[in-house]
Amino acid sequence: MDRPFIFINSAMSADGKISTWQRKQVRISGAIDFDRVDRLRCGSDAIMVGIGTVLADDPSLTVKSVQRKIERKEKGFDENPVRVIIDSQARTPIDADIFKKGEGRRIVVVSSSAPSENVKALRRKAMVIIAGESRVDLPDAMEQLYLLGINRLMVEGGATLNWAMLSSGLVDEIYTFVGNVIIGGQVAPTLVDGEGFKDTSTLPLELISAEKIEQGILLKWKVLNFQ
Ligand SMILES: NC(=O)C1=CN([C@@H]2O[C@H](COP(=O)(O)OP(=O)(O)OC[C@H]3O[C@@H](n4cnc5c(N)ncnc54)[C@H](OP(=O)(O)O)[C@@H]3O)[C@@H](O)[C@H]2O)C=CC1
Ligand SMILES: Nc1nc(O)c(N)c(N[C@@H]2O[C@H](COP(=O)(O)O)[C@@H](O)[C@H]2O)n1
Repeated sequence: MDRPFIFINSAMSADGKISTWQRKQVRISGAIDFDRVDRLRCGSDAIMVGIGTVLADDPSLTVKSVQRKIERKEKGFDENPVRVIIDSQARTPIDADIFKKGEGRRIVVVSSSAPSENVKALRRKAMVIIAGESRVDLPDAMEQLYLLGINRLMVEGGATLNWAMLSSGLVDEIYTFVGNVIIGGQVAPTLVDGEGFKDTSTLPLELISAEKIEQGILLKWKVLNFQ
């Protein structure tokens, strides 16, 4: 199957949480890491999140640096990479910041069971593509994104989408900034949630690098997907 190069980027607390038990966004990293994330966004063809993240955080997923936006324009790209939402039932609010902020294309990936009135409303804001019957079929979605010209895809969470992508063998690398805070909470989302692997199965990783940034550490991992 042809698909883009796919990496996850996430900020997590020292105890592995990516937000609070109420799914409220918290500041985990500082200015230097936010700038690193901005550089990653700028260098990607698309940035993808799950509907859970849209509903919890209402992110814009835009490139923030004016200079980087100019550089993208000079290369003939939109200021922002394509913004992609994985949303089986087309629940994305039509006034979401992803639609309101910044120029560039938006794609909502829905399943064929998404209510048609929701899909119709979203088509006024974004390109809507269909993959899967009751839930978005991620391998199919990745192939469709590739055919639309997306070669480098950045996944910005959340926990459920990270699991689904990793457990489907769709992730090449993971970048985690581990910040100097504890969030705690049994139900607070972690880097990877979902149902977890069966028995003692695990997904092996290879460490690419570990770099201290301010009071945290940036870990880069290669995912050793099973062939
Ligand atoms: N610190 C950080 O770097 C980041 C933190 N976050 C945090 O993560 C949390 C959100 O994570 P979470 O609630 O897990 O939501 P996600 O963003 O992971 O979205 C999950 C949803 O995606 C939809 N989906 C569609 N197809 C699939 C599929 N094949 N497999 C799995 N899911 C699918 C499902 O909804 P449906 O069935 O309706 O389609 C599912 O509930 C927030 O609290 C946010 O603050 C988010 C991003 C970055
Ligand atoms: N890298 C990083 N560090 C933190 O400390 C964070 N809290 C996050 N959060 C995620 O970034 C998204 C916001 O994007 P926009 O600023 O709206 O473009 C959002 O989804 C957060 O969960 N990331």
